[in-house]
Amino acid sequence: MPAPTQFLSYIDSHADAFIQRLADAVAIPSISGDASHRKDVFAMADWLNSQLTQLGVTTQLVDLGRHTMDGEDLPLPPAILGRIGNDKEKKTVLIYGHFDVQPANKSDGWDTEPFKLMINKETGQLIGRGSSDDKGPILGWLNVLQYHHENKLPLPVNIVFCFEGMEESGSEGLDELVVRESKKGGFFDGVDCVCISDNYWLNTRTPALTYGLRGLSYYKVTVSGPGRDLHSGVFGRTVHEPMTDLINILSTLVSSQGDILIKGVDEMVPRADEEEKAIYAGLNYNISDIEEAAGASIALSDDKVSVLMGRMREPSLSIHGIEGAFSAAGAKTVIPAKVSGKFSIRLVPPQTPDAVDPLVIEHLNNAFAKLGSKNILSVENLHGGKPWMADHRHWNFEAAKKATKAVYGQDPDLTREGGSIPVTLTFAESLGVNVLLLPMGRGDDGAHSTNEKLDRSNFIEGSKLLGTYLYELAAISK
Ligand SMILES: C[C@H](N)C(=O)N[C@@H](Cc1c[nH]cn1)C(=O)O
Ligand SMILES: [Zn+2]
Ligand SMILES: [Zn+2]
Repeated sequence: MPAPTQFLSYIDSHADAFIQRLADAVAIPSISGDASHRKDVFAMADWLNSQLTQLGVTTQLVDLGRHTMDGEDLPLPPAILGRIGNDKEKKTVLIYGHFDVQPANKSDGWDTEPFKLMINKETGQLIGRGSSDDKGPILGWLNVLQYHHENKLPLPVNIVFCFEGMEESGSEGLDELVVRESKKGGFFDGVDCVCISDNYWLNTRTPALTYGLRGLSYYKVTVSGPGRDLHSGVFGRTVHEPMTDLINILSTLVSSQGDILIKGVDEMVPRADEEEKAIYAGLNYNISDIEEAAGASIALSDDKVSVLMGRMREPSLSIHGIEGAFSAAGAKTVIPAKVSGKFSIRLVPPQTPDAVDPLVIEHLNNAFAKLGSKNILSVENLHGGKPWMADHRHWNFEAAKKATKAVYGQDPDLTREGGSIPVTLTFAESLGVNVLLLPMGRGDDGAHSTNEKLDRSNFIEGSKLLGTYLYELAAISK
């Protein structure tokens, strides 16, 4: 059942209003990882809830309790559960998305204010934090709802929504909710399949369907010693310096070629055979795709298969930052008293945080012991999630393939995503149904980076894709 042509033309003719709604969403700086913005994540939940109810969705805000972040006790933002349609003859799809975003400051190197959507009329880019990750895709679903609501038309399937405001900070509290509501009589009982639009095409040309995500284990390693920050002229070469110890430890984690140096971590993953390598070789991808998205010619290899495997089916270790270090302008001659290095490992099957964490902790303790330092080391695991893989031959994927062909006139790439969406595996396991990732944005959108953007055409055609997928879902046999 193709989507009605009126739906497609409605999306085109309302494009400017949809972009204005995206600007309204981007203007709320719903940064989950920054305690000072917690009220904005709540404001974003209210904004989204009000949009959903105006479009005919029955919603409830679920209190997820409290948590501690950076030593501060904070209320968790609510999850929004919604339902539209309850026709026993129709399939029921669960749609997940997140309304929180990564931090962003103009001073990070943005060309424009990150929370003011910049519409570049020449390039068609909609630039702003969350435009691609994940406010644009969430609003894509709202655009689909709006057509049906305004025209008093029933949706082709029943929809259950689950939106959260903590995805960028480990999805705290959500797993318990999903497990509880997936039980008989729960809010998600009766769901036939799940669709998540929260990742990106591999390149800038080819739409994609995604059947895998890497997991994540995020660590904070702290070295402390002096009772306060010290003058390097007075104390240099007289005391053990926390920053020196930390840099030494961090330098033992990963090679410049990307190999993880923690014994047993890379070794857990089986090598790809020739058949698997052929899948990567067949993808529409060039080294220039990653180099253009990264903004420099810095790929780890000239071999496309090796680069794709690095992103999709191998673990990676990235060092993200150092808290407590001197980082301002100028040349302060300080010895910081306490510094915390932050790094994470992206995990692939069969790795799990439970299997990898002990290896990481042992490695850090050994590396620190070798320094012979009198400082103190402590290690925390901030959050984690398991990797996920789905069967891409399932009817849920078939419906999305048909929708992609109808909207974009081409077959989608079948990809595994390098990023993580921790709740994906929880949906798959607790509901026992297929989960599809249906990305809206392109590989060069710069999610988590400066100048994050969503191309206007991806927002508009992507909204058509989400709606068309629902029609194909209704038509396909289970
Ligand atoms: C792929 C998704 N859009 C995303 O960006 N996920 C984040 C999840 C996360 C976990 N800790 C912090 N953020 C990611 O992959 O980094
Ligand atoms: Zn993200
Ligand atoms: Zn996201």
